[in-house]
Amino acid sequence: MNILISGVTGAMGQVLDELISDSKHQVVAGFANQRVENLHYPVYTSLEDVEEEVDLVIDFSQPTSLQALLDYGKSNNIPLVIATTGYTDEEEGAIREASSEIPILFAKNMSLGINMTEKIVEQLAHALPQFDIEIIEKHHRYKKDSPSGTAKMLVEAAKTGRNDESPVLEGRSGLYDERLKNEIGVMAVRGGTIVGEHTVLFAGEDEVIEIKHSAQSKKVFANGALTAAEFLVNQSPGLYDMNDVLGGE
Ligand SMILES: NC(=O)C1=CN([C@@H]2O[C@H](COP(=O)(O)OP(=O)(O)OC[C@H]3O[C@@H](n4cnc5c(N)ncnc54)[C@H](OP(=O)(O)O)[C@@H]3O)[C@@H](O)[C@H]2O)C=CC1
Ligand SMILES: O=C(O)C1=N[C@H](C(=O)O)C[C@H](O)C1
Repeated sequence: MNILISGVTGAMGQVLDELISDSKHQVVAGFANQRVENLHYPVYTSLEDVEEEVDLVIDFSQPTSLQALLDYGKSNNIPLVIATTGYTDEEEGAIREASSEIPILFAKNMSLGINMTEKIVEQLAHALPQFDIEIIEKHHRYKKDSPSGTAKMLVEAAKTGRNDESPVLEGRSGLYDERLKNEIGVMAVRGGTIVGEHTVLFAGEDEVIEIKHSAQSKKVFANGALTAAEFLVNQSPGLYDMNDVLGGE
């Protein structure tokens, strides 16, 4: 497969580049904000200039690249694996809309373990309606969006389990009344080189359950993205996620 990496000069782009170079696939072009000359393929600052034959795009960039990415995918009929986080509801709507024309796999966390964590959180939220749910996410000092895409995904899993529109409180400071019964609190921590940690706390009367996923290297996300690409390249237009790749519901 001929792959274009969007966000190729970033931390994830470079881990992915290394993984693909050890695979049966190849990176034929990159997309970034700034042009660089030290890679063995061209890095474009506009996708309109891409000349290479591209089978699929894997995107680890920033939300500001979204429109260019969707336009490129739609005009050239190229599937997109989108791993970027921090989109607004409107931007997520644009992804959904574009998926009526091309195959798009959009996943806020490409790891296998988080996929299972999501299912467990949904089940616990359903089974323990009287427990308070709090989510704590920790990431490296360079992360721009908060809370993380994964934390938002885990909130959705908890809401599905509770079958209600639980109010979400991001951060907690100052004078504030008691927590609402069905509130879901989300706290973000940033520092050092923490790859990505998500803890979901179920706090009941005199007992606490903690479900924790800890990514130990960025390779876990790159691996997931490449597996997702191998799945997506043969699909019809539509919106897919890691559940489709891993054969879950
Ligand atoms: N779904 C998942 O499993 C995971 C998702 N992520 C997400 O992936 C994204 C990237 O993470 P990370 O690699 O750490 O970030 P970095 O900041 O290290 O890299 C961002 C990359 O995107 C490029 N970029 C930024 N804006 C644009 C734009 N408008 N057009 C084209 N290229 C652009 C940057 O180029 P330049 O350097 O020239 O500015 C750079 O190459 C984040 O949203 C992060 O949350 C990360 C890990 C796992
Ligand atoms: O920016 C990161 O690094 C990560 N971002 C994703 C997120 O926002 O959830 C996935 C992972 O936690 C790493």
